[in-house]
Amino acid sequence: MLEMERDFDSKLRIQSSSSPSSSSHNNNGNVQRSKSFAFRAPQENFTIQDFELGKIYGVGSYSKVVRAKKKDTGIVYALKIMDKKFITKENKTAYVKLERIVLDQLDHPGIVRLFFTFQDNYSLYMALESCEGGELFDQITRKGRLSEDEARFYAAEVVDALEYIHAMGLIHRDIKPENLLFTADGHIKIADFGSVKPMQDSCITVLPNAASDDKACTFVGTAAYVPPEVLNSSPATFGNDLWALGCTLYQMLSGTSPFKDASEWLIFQRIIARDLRFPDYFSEEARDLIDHLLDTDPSRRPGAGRGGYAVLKNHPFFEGVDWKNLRGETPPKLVLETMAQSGDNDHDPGSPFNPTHIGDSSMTQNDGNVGVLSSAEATSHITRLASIDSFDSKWYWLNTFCFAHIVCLYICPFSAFLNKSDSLLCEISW
Ligand SMILES: Nc1ncnc2c1ncn2[C@@H]1O[C@H](COP(=O)(O)OP(=O)(O)OP(=O)(O)O)[C@@H](O)[C@H]1O
Repeated sequence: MLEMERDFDSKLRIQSSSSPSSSSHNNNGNVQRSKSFAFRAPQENFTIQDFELGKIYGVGSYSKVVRAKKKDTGIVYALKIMDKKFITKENKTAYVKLERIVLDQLDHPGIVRLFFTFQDNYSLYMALESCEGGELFDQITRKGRLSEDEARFYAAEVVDALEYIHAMGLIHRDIKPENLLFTADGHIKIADFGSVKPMQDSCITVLPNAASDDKACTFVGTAAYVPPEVLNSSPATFGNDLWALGCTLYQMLSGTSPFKDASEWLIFQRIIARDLRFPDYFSEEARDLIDHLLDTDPSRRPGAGRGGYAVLKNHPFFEGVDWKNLRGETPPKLVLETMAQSGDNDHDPGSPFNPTHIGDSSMTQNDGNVGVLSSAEATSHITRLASIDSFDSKWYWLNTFCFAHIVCLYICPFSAFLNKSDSLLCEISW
């Protein structure tokens, strides 16, 4: 176990030899930043015992997020817990590091803040701003569908945050209702930067060899929200997020994502064919905006073209939105989770998260499993994982769809994706 820890730490450690703020040119003439710098969110020496653990907020493909109150300060965080062994095995180290370093540099009210990180023998921990209002996905589920006023408010807050993310030269690549979280008072924040891609001219500092898939045909994101050009192996653009925004707005207004179908394969077929049908009750403005956001040409999506975000913000659907004072407005009322909806006690705010799930040496489970929920656990804790819209199987469907794509004679250098794990392991400290 110690050997495993040493190995993992060596992959996370920053290169002490890199000079501050230095930069060099690679073979292509592109600037490769190789700064060593102080993180805004410090690496602390805390342990999991410093926190009082509450309910599980959610389970992702390589993490679980738990409500955690720091015992000495009383401050509540959303603790994103990632199992080192699992991350290493799944070659996700570079993505985890990229999420950490990107979140560290983002500062916007519409983006979940990272406060500090720490680690133990088994797990990495990110202390995130706690979004007590839950996911947009759950609000849509509880309400059936949202009114246009509600959807307009939420979409505007997402547009505002996306404008900032894109201005920073980042593509989020996993915009969807599960990653749009509510503060206790009902404002939206974008979470989960585990699929983020910095563009060449990004003002975000990324260390050499951080997760970069420039050369590979990488499909990241979630099936129902992925744009057609990604399925056709085109490079990622800001338009990816705008397509996902269109899908999310459609889902807010209708209750389901626009290309929903019985399997991921069928979803992909519908996306490629742009098999898009609007319910009768959509207003002309909503229909027009979604229709344009779901343009097959990414550069024609409002927000992506020459006019920039002004085109998107001036769309008639957003008429009346006070873009300068979004966070000062009173948001729509959230529908709270009832005991009946929660389904089990682990979702009850009063019922604490079982600390034996966490991979600290003092908390290892009897069966030796550390840090990662088994599929049975995930199913029982998070029933929404069973539905297609929320079945976040990004790493599963990469394989499924690539196979199908090859059958359809699309060319996909997928092997590059599979082979890149080692070269992705840049060295940053946690
Ligand atoms: N700051 C937060 N406050 C409250 N809940 C959160 C927070 N961050 C994440 N969650 C919950 O935890 C879930 C999983 O988190 P996240 O999406 O970051 O994990 P992941 O492993 O990166 O997942 P994915 O499979 O989407 O990549 C979210 O969908 C959300 O429900």
